[in-house]
Amino acid sequence: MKLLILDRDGVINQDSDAYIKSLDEWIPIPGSIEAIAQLSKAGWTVAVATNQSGIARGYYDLATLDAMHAQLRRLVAEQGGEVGLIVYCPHGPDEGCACRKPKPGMLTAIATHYNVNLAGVWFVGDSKGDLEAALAVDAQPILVKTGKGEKTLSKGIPEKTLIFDDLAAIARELIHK
Ligand SMILES: O=P(O)(O)OC[C@@H](O)[C@H]1O[C@@H](OP(=O)(O)O)[C@@H](O)[C@@H](O)[C@@H]1O
Ligand SMILES: [Mg+2]
Ligand SMILES: [Zn+2]
Repeated sequence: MKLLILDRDGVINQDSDAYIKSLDEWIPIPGSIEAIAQLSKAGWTVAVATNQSGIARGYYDLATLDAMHAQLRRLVAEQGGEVGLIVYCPHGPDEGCACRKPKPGMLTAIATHYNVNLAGVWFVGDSKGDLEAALAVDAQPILVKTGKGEKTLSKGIPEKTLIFDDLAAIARELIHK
């Protein structure tokens, strides 16, 4: 199966150092909704793996998080596409969970859900932890320059990382490859 896994904040929607705490703050990056819809219509399964420590920090609740993801699904459906499994880590950095990136727990959960091997599967992120999570399960790390991507790039990234301007550029590459 053609599986693409996306980080959320900084890849699908704008990110903020103050966290994305409400539906109003959840603003799609230009071209990202269309990219997901086009990929979906081209036969790709698009899943999401997102750290959401704002839950543990008390900045927003699960109902708000679910509303953001319902909005994502609605916007993509309006373009004729669909979003696959969305997995999130609600834990804080000090809880020692297995799902918070750079740990690969969310990626392995997605692989188990779809019964696929993650080797070479593209995982698109804007932070170093995203790239490290990909490498931990032999997936292909992909960095976008949106969100924290430019900052991540400036600090140095794993050698095998592929770099794209944004999710729209990734869709163009994968659909027309
Ligand atoms: O990029 P994804 O994984 O979708 O989500 C990132 C968010 O959960 C937040 O992650 C936080 O990191 P800490 O969780 O505080 O280390 C900060 O980087 C915030 O700016 C960011 O909004
Ligand atoms: Mg991110
Ligand atoms: Zn977790």
